[in-house]
Amino acid sequence: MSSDEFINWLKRVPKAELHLHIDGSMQPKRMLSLAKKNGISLPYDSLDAVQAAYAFEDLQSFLDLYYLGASVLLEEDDFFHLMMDYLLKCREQNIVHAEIMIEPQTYAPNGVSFATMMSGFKRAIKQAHDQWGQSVILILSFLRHLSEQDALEMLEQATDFRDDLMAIGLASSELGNPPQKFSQLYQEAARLGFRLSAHAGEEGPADFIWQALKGLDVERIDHGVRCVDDPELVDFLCERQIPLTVCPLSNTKLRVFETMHQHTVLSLLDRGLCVTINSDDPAYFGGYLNENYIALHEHLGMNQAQALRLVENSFKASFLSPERKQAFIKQVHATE
Ligand code: HPA
Ligand SMILES: [Zn+2]
Repeated sequence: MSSDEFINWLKRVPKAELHLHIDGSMQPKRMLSLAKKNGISLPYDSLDAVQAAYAFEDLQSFLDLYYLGASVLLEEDDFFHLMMDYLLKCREQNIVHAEIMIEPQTYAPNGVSFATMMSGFKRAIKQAHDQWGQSVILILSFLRHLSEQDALEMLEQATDFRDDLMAIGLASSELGNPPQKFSQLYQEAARLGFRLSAHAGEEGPADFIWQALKGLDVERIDHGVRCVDDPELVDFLCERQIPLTVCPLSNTKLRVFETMHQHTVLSLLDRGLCVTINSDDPAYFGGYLNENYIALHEHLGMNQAQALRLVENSFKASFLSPERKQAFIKQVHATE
């Protein structure tokens, strides 16, 4: 198979995306038009000015602009459009199943209620499901730079939407905010029947991955790439087949790895870990899911056997039922 044929197959094959922050999918054009509509002033006067600002040094320098961008979201219709823009991208890129992180603590200080946000998101998800069968799971993601008490209050508000939210996650500034800060939150969420995931080992140390696994009892780790610093942890992740949702373009944009050439995701895959490929915040990091796969082919020489395992892992590592996972994996093999 030529490189062009391989890339065409990558684009065509049905895939799942498991690590996507909905606010990180807001394209500059949408952000500027919502800012204008809602009378929010942003320090950008053009699309070029937005693009010029997206040169990040680390996670925090990105998060500052990410929260600024999300401040334009106020009305139900804004949340509908944000979700619909991403779901249309899913259709275009053959992302047949998406597990999407939503972060209500970002909007609450602007007076946006949980119900307003959910109503817009749910309307888009229903439309995409009815029109082309899009499969979506929502993950309630908490902001770790805020207090555990703030998170517990948000979890309480989520009980009205318990059936719409499958899992919880933990995002934002990792350094200085270890997983153990949220042990009560995770205990409470487990009691309520949520599946558990958390960002760990993106900028933070391997020990944060241990804390998330042992202290919070999570079943899936977002990022997790710093596991390579602890061989015992790598063995543990491999033996238990604990999924890592890795985000290559995010990692190079935020300088977790200086170049794509240095990225370790294919070594971890070949070592037998259940790693998956994801876009994290595609509007900020220069590519959606397909561009992440293509970057691995172009910079790390990913072959079709490796890509096939990554795509299978994306379903295997999902929060879908075993039957639905199998049905999707069958569709993957039909494209070989
Ligand atoms: O990569 C990330 N890490 C932590 N928090 C985030 N919120 C959006 N993207 C990220
Ligand atoms: Zn993330």
